[in-house]
Amino acid sequence: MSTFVGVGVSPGRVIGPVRQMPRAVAEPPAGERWSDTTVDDETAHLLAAAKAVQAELRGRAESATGDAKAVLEATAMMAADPMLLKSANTLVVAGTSAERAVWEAGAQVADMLRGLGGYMAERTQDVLDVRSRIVAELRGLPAPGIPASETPFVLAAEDLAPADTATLNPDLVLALVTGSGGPQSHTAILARALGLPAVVAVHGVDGIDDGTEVFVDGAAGSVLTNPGDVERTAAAIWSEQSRALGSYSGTCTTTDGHRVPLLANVGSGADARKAADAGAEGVGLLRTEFCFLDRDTEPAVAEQAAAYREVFDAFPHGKVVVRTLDAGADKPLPFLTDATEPNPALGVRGYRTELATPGVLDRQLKAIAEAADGAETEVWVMAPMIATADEAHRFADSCAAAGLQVPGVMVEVPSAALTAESILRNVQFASIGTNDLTQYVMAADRQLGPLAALNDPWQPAVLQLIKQTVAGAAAAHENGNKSVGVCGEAAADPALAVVLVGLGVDTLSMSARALAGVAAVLASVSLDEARKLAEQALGAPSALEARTAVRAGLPILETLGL
Ligand SMILES: C=C(OP(=O)(O)O)C(=O)O
Ligand SMILES: [Mg+2]
Repeated sequence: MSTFVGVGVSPGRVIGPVRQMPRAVAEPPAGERWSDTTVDDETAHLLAAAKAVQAELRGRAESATGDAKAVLEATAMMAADPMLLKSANTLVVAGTSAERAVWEAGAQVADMLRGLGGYMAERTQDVLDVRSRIVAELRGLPAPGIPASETPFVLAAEDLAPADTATLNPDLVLALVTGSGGPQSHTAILARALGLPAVVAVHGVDGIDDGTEVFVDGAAGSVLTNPGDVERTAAAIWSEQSRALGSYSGTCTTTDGHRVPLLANVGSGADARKAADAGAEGVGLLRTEFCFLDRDTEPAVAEQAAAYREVFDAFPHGKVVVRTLDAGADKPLPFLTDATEPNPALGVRGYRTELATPGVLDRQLKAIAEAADGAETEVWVMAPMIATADEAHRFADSCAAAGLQVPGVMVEVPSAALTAESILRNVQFASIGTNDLTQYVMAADRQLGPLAALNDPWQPAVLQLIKQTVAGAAAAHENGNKSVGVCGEAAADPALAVVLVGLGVDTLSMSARALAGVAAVLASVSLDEARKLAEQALGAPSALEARTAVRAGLPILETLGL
């Protein structure tokens, strides 16, 4: 038995065989030519590889559903695209190796699609995916992306990109284990959204052979090979506990009747429908950039309005907080962000893109207003990465010009927490983004595994900034009630959720999977007890001591296996 230690980012204990995600396919060397073969054989080799890729993708599409099916079908079609194969063939006839030929032909087709814009530009990623698959097939290597499997497995990878998520089938993937990534990385957010146990920043994960049985403990942050009886019992208990936790009733109240609206973080209409089914009272964070990842061009107003309307329709009587595009750093959008910035997390991202690319924000606000027109949903709009009261003021003006009544800001830059009072005099609400707030106040890149201990929302500095934001909102109250929510991943940690409520946060927004656990734990304390636990957390000298002290005061966590 060997133990691998990492950072637990999504709780749960499971046992299953490992499947390694193949590494990205390396580019065949420029100028590579075929030799020791004939042009007919090289051409036949190319066509056979393209056919094999198509057959494999078609086979997977047949057994897939929803988004994954659509992605697989589109990619399967691209594998036999006559333009791709014809251009590759022309290069092979001129002496280029089949691998290099399909690589260059793929780039040409991708450029052409990009130039056409709109729907065609969205196919760029499919062509690039297909060319990698054909090259892997020609080299006799496993296909890139999430491995195909008919039986459940523990997915091991260096890291997951947002684009991998469409083909990740949560019925087959038991847990995620990655070599890099931090607690707020995409892998972590995805794992919590899907309710999958996950451990990130695991050193040596790439050395675990395919098929090795492992025990993953997503709370402890450990991965054990060849588990024994103790681990089997722990996994069986976890599976029973998660069944017992059941689902969220739709109302969250402390023992003394203090209501805490629990909302969901979503990135699409499909997510929003799932969140509504899971009992969420509304959407506390619509990550609009998730509707348009992989897009090279700005989506048209009508297209945006249709995407937002789908989300509103999932909550006809609830509230939806739409966040304007948060492009940049971990969420690049080629039509808004500059990929060559030396320091993207501190660069032109979030609301700041309005300075570099004016107009996109106003068109997005127009689309939100169009989508809200005729919907009964209560639509709130907030800007990401607000750092000054002046930015808040300008954003509120832009919202007013678009006819949007409830402007707000995300508090995720320390300066916004420190000046919350003057910022909130300009807008009606704040939503604390603890993922970025932690990264910025601790000066620790949220994507980096080795910095995971710094990147912890239990850090005293983060708790102080949350307290300060709540105090700022209270001080700005004379300009109308200012609601403060938390939509970062901190809200999904049931123990920290109690602290947040104790600090005076009004609403919590999280992935739909976390709702039941957070509601159950909040229902076990009174508001006064939550305040006392918050005091204890604030008084602790370290993240670890804050977490330990609060967890000790919440015995229900152990009972529920949270
Ligand atoms: C909710 C947040 O936004 P994102 O994770 O999308 O940056 C945050 O920063 O906490
Ligand atoms: Mg953020």
